[in-house]
Amino acid sequence: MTTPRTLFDRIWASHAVVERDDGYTLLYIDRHLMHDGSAGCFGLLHERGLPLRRPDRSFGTPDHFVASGGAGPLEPLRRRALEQMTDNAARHGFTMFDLGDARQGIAHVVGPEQGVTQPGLTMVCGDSHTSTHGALGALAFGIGQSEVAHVMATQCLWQRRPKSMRIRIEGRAPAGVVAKDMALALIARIGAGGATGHVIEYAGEAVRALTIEGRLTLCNMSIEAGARAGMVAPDEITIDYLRGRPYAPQGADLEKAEAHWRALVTDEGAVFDREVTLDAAALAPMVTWGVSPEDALPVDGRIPDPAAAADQAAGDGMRRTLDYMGLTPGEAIESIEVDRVFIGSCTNSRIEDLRAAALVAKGRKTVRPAWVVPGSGLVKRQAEAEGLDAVFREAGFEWREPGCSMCVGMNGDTGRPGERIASTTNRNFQGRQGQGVRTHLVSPAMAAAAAVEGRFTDVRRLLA
Ligand SMILES: CC(C)[C@H](C(=O)O)[C@@H](O)C(=O)O
Ligand code: SF4
Repeated sequence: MTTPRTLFDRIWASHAVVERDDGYTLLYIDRHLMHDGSAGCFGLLHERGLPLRRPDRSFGTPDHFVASGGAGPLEPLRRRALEQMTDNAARHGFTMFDLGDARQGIAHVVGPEQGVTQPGLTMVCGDSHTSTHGALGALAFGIGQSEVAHVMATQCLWQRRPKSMRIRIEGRAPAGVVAKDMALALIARIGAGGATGHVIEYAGEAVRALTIEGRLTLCNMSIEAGARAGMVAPDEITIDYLRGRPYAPQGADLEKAEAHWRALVTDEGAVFDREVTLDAAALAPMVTWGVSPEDALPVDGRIPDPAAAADQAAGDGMRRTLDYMGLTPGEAIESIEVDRVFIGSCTNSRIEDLRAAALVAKGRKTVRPAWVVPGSGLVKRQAEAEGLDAVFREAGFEWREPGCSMCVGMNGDTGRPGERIASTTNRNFQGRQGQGVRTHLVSPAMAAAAAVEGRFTDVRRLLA
């Protein structure tokens, strides 16, 4: 009998070109995604006079530097990065979803949307949130600049084999509890370093019940638990999602691919280095209160007291966090007022995210500045076809252009010092959304609720 294998084992084994004695494996890379930040690595290729090894397996789209307020003037550095990417697409012949093309958007939204992301593939991008693509059963991870250049030149990458971890989310999530809440509750439980060095496979009834969009959110945040990658084994939901997507296999190829995808499972009895189980029924909408994604609480929670911390160092750290965040121990999450709301990012800017936010916004009025930044031009178009833009606009939200925008502010979209932002993004680090800005991570519906109430509000009350 053969040893039971995990989904990860299968993909790793089928892509290993060489295994070295020192623990490194040369992996074949099926897809390389580029954004306007990582495409700068072409410089490293040009220095050596090398061609792009596989333009047909390379895809790019600008996202970090693009203006979200329409065709505003970009300052020279960002403009040059965007122009260079366009030039490199022409010079090397990779597929580029450029500005002005409705397919342009955040790389991690565009890949799945176009069917570039597929089960069983290895995928890399010079971006930490590449873990997102694992939602379709791909092994996808972020890489550094020299690694990007290595992939450009060779279509291969040296990697140490990561450890494996299975996270089962069992039972059914209550109404109003979504993938974002699962991700935050999980990170609160295992810690921001809880999955360091591991590839996570998400399993269990609540994960199976998620749509692809929910799985994308969940896998997106794997990196915030320290994981190398996150993945969900492909199933009928995955196959339905991929059917008809432009870069997915078609016709007879699709039939062959489907048979292959269905075999991408974790065998009964396969052993993981670590297993964690979460009960979905016990979850609530989550809000972060600190400067790490692990600082997350159910919306009915209260700000923790540093005096009750495990030790002196933890207490001191918590005091510094609360000082930065402008919060007091014991304060109820629902009493915290927000200054601004941001709905967007590769975590939560897909059509289902916008629908969930619009459901809350409908017939209400924002009492704070609130932005909606769709993840791609196609998401924007779809939302407009459904009238969601009108719902948002009538409620007072700003309806903006696709890109990373205020998730990281690399395009200049930042909050003001001291501002408190309810944000559907994945990182609440100090200064992430602008110097001195206080970020609270929430789901799209919770963000919309904060926009219309001016404070964190259990969205389940608004939807009741
Ligand atoms: C700019 C980019 C390399 C960075 C990342 O690696 O994730 C960004 O996307 C982020 O989310 O912080
Ligand atoms: S949306 Fe945010 S997290 Fe995602 S790639 Fe852009 S900056 Fe990074």
